[in-house]
Amino acid sequence: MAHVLGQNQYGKAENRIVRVYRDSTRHEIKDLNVSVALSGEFDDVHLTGSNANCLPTDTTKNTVFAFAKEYGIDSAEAFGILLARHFVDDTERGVVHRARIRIEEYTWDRIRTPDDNARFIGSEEAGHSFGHSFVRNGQEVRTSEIVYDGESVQVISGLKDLVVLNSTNSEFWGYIKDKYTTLQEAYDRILATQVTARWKYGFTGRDDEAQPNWNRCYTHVKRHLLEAFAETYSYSLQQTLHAMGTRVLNNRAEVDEVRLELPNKHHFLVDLEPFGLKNENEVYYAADRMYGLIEGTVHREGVVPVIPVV
Ligand SMILES: O=c1[nH]c(=O)c2[nH]c(=O)[nH]c2[nH]1
Repeated sequence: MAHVLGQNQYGKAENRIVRVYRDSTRHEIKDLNVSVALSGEFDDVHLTGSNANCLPTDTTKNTVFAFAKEYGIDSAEAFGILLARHFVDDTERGVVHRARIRIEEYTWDRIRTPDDNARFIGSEEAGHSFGHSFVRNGQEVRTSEIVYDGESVQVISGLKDLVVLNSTNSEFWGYIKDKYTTLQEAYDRILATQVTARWKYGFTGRDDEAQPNWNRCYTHVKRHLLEAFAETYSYSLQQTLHAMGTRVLNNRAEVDEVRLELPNKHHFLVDLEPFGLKNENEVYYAADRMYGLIEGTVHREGVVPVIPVV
């Protein structure tokens, strides 16, 4: 029986890179986790043991770090595009046909001075902060995936681990009931989820097309996701998912597809009757598993969705 070598790719994964900008006493930092995957003319490497076409994973790692110095990191997306184009366009004899760069970005806030902490604690107001001291922002991880095949670039940005909760304005009732149904209908429940979102840009990088303002767009997409979650009076998490995706498409022309994964972080009312207490939707048990998992894509009409369903 003959066997066939199918799709293959390789590169250094999870290059943890911190780039400090020390041009003034007010430093800036970028904290990334960059994974490189190259595919192309690598049959011989797998089949014959010849490494003539193999760009070592070690070199891909070095390139990531060197590019951080040479070009800086304005955004994960722009950095990923630079790397992907380099591997495909500049590698000897054109043996790399496709490069996929995945990046996770961890954001850091500035630590405020004692004076400002006293004045601004608990407020979002900008104040004085140390120029060189940071506290990691625990809200969410920013993600991006850049693929370049020698002709066009595809950019899918996203976020994960963004935990949100509505303490009211959520109902769930009118669902199918069969002999296994025990769920009580809910007319005022907690709705909580940990958002994983990915969105695809229309950008292709062909004909010197200008790049969107990746950082600005990220900030706005996150804002729209949060606002839609907060403003939607929800009859199901599915309905909230649709509202979140729609809100992004309605407000960001650069984006043509949004995919969301929303675990339903169940909050169960605790029975306080044994203690002679009435629970008027005030005391919940926050279960961490099992959980409902609601997933879906919202895309513009005529756009063929490409964000993988995983
Ligand atoms: O928003 C919800 N969608 C469901 O499909 C579902 N199923 C369930 O048990 N609870 C919920 N909640």
